[in-house]
Amino acid sequence: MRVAVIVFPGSNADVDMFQAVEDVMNVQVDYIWHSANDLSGYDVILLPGGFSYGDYLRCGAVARFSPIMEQVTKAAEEGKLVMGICNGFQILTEAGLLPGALLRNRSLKFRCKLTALRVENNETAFTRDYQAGEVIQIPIAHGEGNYYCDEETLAKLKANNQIVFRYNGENPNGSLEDIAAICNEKGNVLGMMPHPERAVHEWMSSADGRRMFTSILRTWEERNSVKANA
Ligand SMILES: NC(=O)CC[C@H](N)C(=O)O
Repeated sequence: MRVAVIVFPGSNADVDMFQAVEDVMNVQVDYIWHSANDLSGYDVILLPGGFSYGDYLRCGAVARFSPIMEQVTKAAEEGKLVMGICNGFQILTEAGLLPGALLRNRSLKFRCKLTALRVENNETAFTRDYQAGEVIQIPIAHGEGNYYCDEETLAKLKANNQIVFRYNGENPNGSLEDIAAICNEKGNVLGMMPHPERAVHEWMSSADGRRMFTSILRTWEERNSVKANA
């Protein structure tokens, strides 16, 4: 299994993501610069947090035109697992791979703290190692994490069980219905504002993010053994 961590000009959580993959999944992981145009050798594509292109225009609005995004779209269409964290989530919505948008935090302040999340959907490739309804601790660090979508989109998200995590208790950014993470209809693309890669060891205040990486690994192993046995 090979994992790609996409690096945009201004990414800053790429190293954390790389390290989390190495520590928890123990698989091959490479940094891929945003101007690359081939992801065919990768099984899992991770878009890390940061301030791509200085957050100019809107967070992610410029990065979504990076050459690599055509390959990320192709990978998503092929059913590969694609996960965007924080700025990665913003880029995925800007690219149209996930519905809705991330607006300025309602407080208009950058928020950096540990948040409580409730697991709404533990049947995704990214969350299967959690219990439904479980409350976990994952840190946030963003100024534009206020998830918004129109009513029709929200109804669809609910009908398809695409809301994956909600903030539990305090909503740190004003997001619609406390949404912290969503996936696409097929369930192979996930975006979330909190940073699971910054919660993979007890010394980080929480190790609750580990199970996102173990979930991805288990999903891939199962898919692969199905292929091998076919
Ligand atoms: N940590 C991040 O990825 C930050 C995302 C974005 N730059 C924001 O402030 O909302």
